Amino acid sequence: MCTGVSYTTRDHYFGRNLDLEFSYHEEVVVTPRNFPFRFRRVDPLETHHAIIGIATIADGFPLYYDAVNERGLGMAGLNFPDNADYKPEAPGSTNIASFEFIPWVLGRFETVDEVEAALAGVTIVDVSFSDAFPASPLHWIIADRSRSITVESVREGLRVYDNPVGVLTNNPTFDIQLFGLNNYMHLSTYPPENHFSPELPLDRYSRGMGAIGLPGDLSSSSRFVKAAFTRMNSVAGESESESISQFFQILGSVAQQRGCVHVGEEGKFEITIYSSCCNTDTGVYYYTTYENSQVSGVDMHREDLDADALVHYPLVTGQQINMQN
Ligand SMILES: C[C@H](CCC(=O)NCCS(=O)(=O)O)[C@H]1CC[C@H]2[C@@H]3[C@H](O)C[C@@H]4C[C@H](O)CC[C@]4(C)[C@H]3C[C@H](O)[C@]12C
Repeated sequence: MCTGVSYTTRDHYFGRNLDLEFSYHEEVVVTPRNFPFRFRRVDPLETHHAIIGIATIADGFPLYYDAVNERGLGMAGLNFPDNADYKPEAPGSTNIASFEFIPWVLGRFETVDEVEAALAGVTIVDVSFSDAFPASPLHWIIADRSRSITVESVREGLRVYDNPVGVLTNNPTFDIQLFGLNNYMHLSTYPPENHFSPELPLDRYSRGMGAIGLPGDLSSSSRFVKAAFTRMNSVAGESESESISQFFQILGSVAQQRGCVHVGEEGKFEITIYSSCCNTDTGVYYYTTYENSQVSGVDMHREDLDADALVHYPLVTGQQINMQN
């Protein structure tokens, strides 16, 4: 399972938890403007916006999991098993493979409005990158500082939803996830009133009781509610430190601890492999990993963004402990 979040303080921040039981050797990858994106079914993008994010590089191509471009647009792919339905090539349509979707969007567009308009002519086609990397069943959150959308290629076609909570997890489809929030409208950050019975002397014996009923399990629908509640009620200062701390706290509210989610095979568990938070205004990509709670960062603007070769940084994964004596 995974969770993606978009959040704006003074700057706009975009990131995700990547929850999985193994790694595909992902790295922080900067794609400069003149790296040629060669697509399978549409014309190449020889020059485009520069991009930073986490990707697996395969045969020289950045297979992005989540990324941000130099214009402040962010996009992440999250698992969407059994619902994602990629199509045969459609004549007259812009036919994009799922693994090309992030570079195609972030390479070309600056705002969610622009992306939304362009999606009317797009088909996500059922093409694998290679035998080693078959097409993954994904759906996507795309966000700028003022709005987010969710894009799902399902049996009925390409669905684009306004995403007013700025959160995406996994199944079920996004319309059902949003509808599910109706069940939680009574949750509050304030202490509860006794509506149960005036005849009972009920006691507010603890802080936080207004949100009793907020799901705490790690299923995707529960994480959606938990992350949406945390994100919608989140209060953060405007500084970079306060903003990224708050962002990682939001993601931490739905992180997965080793041992809590069996994946079927004995002894294998899903964990939050990394959490990311990219300042889309400055192009700095921050992340933590399961065993490294120290925030690491890569600044895209410290690279030559007019170059034509990928730049990649392996994730810093070991715990960094600041001994004080
Ligand atoms: C599985 C990842 C999403 C995390 C998630 O939701 N996990 C839950 C798994 S489960 O439901 O509980 O089984 C997704 C996010 C990005 C995906 C990767 C990116 O799309 C980049 C390439 C794309 C290639 O087509 C497949 C390999 C791949 C390297 C993908 C592997 C995998 O599907 C990733 C890593």
